[in-house]
Formats: sequence, C-alpha cells, structure tokens
Amino acid sequence: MVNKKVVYDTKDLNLWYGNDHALKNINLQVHENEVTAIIGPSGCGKSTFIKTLNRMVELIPVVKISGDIQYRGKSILDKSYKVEELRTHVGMVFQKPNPFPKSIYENIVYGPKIHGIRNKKILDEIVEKSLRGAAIWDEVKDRLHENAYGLSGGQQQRLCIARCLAVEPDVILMDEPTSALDPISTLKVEELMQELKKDFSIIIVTHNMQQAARISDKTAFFLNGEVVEYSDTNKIFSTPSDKRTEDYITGRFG
Ligand SMILES: Nc1ncnc2c1ncn2[C@@H]1O[C@H](COP(=O)(O)OP(=O)(O)OP(=O)(O)O)[C@@H](O)[C@H]1O
Repeated sequence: MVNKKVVYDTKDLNLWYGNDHALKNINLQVHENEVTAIIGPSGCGKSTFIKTLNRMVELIPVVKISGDIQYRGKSILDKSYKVEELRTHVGMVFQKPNPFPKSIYENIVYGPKIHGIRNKKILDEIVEKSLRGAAIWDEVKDRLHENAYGLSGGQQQRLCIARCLAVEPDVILMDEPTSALDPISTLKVEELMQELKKDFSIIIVTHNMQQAARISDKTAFFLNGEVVEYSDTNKIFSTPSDKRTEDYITGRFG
C-alpha cells in the first residue's frame, strides 16, 4: 500500500470554552486524498474539532487551546501563521447551504477576485471548471447570471462546494453537509465527494452512520471530547476495538 502524505497532524490538542473542556488530547493524523469521517453523539466536539482545523474557533473569545496542529508540517496555531493563508488552502462547507445573495457566477468568482484575478476569460474558465467539479454545471450553465437563491437546497449546497473549489483548496472541511438535503441530493453530494477526493482531502462531520460507512476511508469516533477510536472505516464498522464504538455504531447509545 502506498503511504499517503499527512495533511493534518494534531498533537495533544486540547480546547476549552471557558471551563468547559471540549477537546481532550486529540492526536489524529489526516491523510491526503482520503475522506475522513468524524462521528459521535451530539455535543462530543465534532464541530469544534473541524473548526479548530481552519482556526474558526479563535473568533470565540472564551476559547483556549493547547497542544499543536500541524498542517502540511507547519504549526497553524503559531501566531506567525496567517489565517488568511490557511483559508486559501482549507475550504469549508456548512450544514446549511449558505450562498451569497448574488448570481451563481458572482458566487464562484468572489474568492478568485479577492485573490486579484480580474481577467474575464480566466474568471469564466474558473466558473465552468468549478461548477463542473461540483457536478452542477449542466444544471446551471444557462442561468449563470440568475440569483443563487433560486436554486434548490441540494443545488445550493453543490454551488457552495463549487465556490470552495474555485480557490483551489487542498482540504475541504464539511460540517454535516447533507443533513439539510433530500435523499437524492444527498446521494449526489456523496458521489461528488468520491470524485473530489482524487484531488483534495476531505474531512466530514456526519451524524449518519451509513453515510460514514459508505463514503469515508477513515473514521474517528469522538465521545465527550476524546477520540475513542480512529481507524480504517471498514475496521470501525466491522470489528471496532472499543466497546463504546460498537455500542455507538450499532445504535445502542447516542
Ligand atoms: N461557542 C461555544 N461557546 C461555548 N461552548 C460551546 C460553543 N460551541 C460548542 N460549545 C460546547 O462544546 C461542546 C462540543 O460542542 P460541538 O458543537 O463541538 O459538538 P458536536 O459534536 O459538533 O455536536 P452536534 O453533533 O450536536 O453538532 C459542547 O459541550 C458545547 O456545548
């Protein structure tokens, strides 16, 4: 088996919201070109963990962090690591689709324009490539200048994925990206993830066990802010090492 490169490496990562110890000694390596699923019951720290990976949590004043997070070998908690730089490598898709109240085209070119790209031909190419990459081009190619709010929820979510792709990230963080979608849109986004992992690394928080089993290569089971078990998804779902993992995936608690 080829040894895949490590994208994220967290070392004794701890996080507190005031006195609430939300992440406890997380040591986890995320590999490139894989889908890594984060599962666990409500309130166990899944969202906190992925928002730590792009430093979104630091917007919350009561947050304290100790330990280290290395992204591609560099410590992103280091004050010298610019958050703007991190965000060019790490995109995020949220639970509820959140397109801007602008046209489909403007949603996609927003990031590239911030990065200084002004050439219309290049922007047009980015729009087509990103929408194709997010498997929504055929559905929207004739209405690029219509407002994104006119799209269905599932289309809006794929548009948000396309918006992420437009700035050519390395990692895509997804926080329950299909929980607001119908089964058909969910399937489309899941199929899309399988395509995207050829070029990107994906970390997804999901409450849906079947989804984690279907789409991910590795799974981390979080409980009360700790990682109980982290392993190949096949192993987690067939022969988990920890009784608590087994109880959770078989629906005995959580
Ligand atoms: N902004 C915040 N301020 C204070 N405490 C917070 C904040 N966000 C989360 N917490 C606390 O941190 C813990 C972990 O929450 P988090 O949202 O990361 O869990 P989760 O596993 O993603 O839950 P869910 O599955 O319900 O979304 C909880 O005890 C929660 O109350």
